Amino acid sequence: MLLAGASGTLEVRIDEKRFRSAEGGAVTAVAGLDFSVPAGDFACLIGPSGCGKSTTLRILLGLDRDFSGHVTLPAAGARTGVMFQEPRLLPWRTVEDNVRLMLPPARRGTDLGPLFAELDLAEARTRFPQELSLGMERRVALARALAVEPDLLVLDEPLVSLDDMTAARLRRLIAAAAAVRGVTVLMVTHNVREALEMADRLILLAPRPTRVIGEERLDRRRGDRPPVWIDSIRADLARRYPGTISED
Ligand SMILES: Nc1ncnc2c1ncn2[C@@H]1O[C@H](COP(=O)(O)OP(=O)(O)OP(=O)(O)O)[C@@H](O)[C@H]1O
Repeated sequence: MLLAGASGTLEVRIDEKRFRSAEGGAVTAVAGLDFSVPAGDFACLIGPSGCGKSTTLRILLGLDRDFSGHVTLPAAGARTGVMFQEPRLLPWRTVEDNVRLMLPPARRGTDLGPLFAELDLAEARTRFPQELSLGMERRVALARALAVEPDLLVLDEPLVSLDDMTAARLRRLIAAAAAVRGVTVLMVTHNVREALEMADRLILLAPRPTRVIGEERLDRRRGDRPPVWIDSIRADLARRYPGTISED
């Protein structure tokens, strides 16, 4: 069940989510998962491969309603911007059209200039997706997610497969865009260092069937988190959550 909250907090409670396996049996992907993200917080969901992260995102996005539990979105009529791992741009549309198509008809004429400038896409507006590098495609996907002026931004592994420099640039753009808008963010990542650089809170997940095994609030200011701090927190988390965070 998807509810609209008044508190501004995203609340996710998935009592159980099962899939039918190829052999006809049942696979329980999620069991007793419960977390909330206060308004304006940047939260990262971290869990081992195959534990149920994408399943959880699909449920909270309303793409899968076959589960027991409930999801309360941050507000009545909350707008959600989504960025998947695959940019999923329409190849026959320009960059600008790909972004504009996300807008409700009444807002289709909005000036998108400031958004393209913010994400360093001004030059790319008239290009087609096949002319873009993967880093640019991801920036267009981010523009599309931000164009709806979301109350909630959901990011599924947005930095995976990018080279270090491109990932670092996109990381900064995402963090800055989230901060300036004060939007609530839920990001799935495998990369604990990335999460430690960007997030206000980490939500640690168990292997399948997944549930929350710990939450960590990161009080150190974003932008003032040197590598040595990130490495020490990461090592501490690996000790405390061995099935979820590896040592290296
Ligand atoms: N449509 C489906 N039918 C059957 N089983 C499924 C289906 N979708 C997911 N599963 C199973 O549910 C479990 C959780 O999958 P999910 O994709 O949510 O994991 P994940 O944590 O996002 O994985 P990864 O980190 O590899 O992206 C897996 O064991 C997967 O095989």
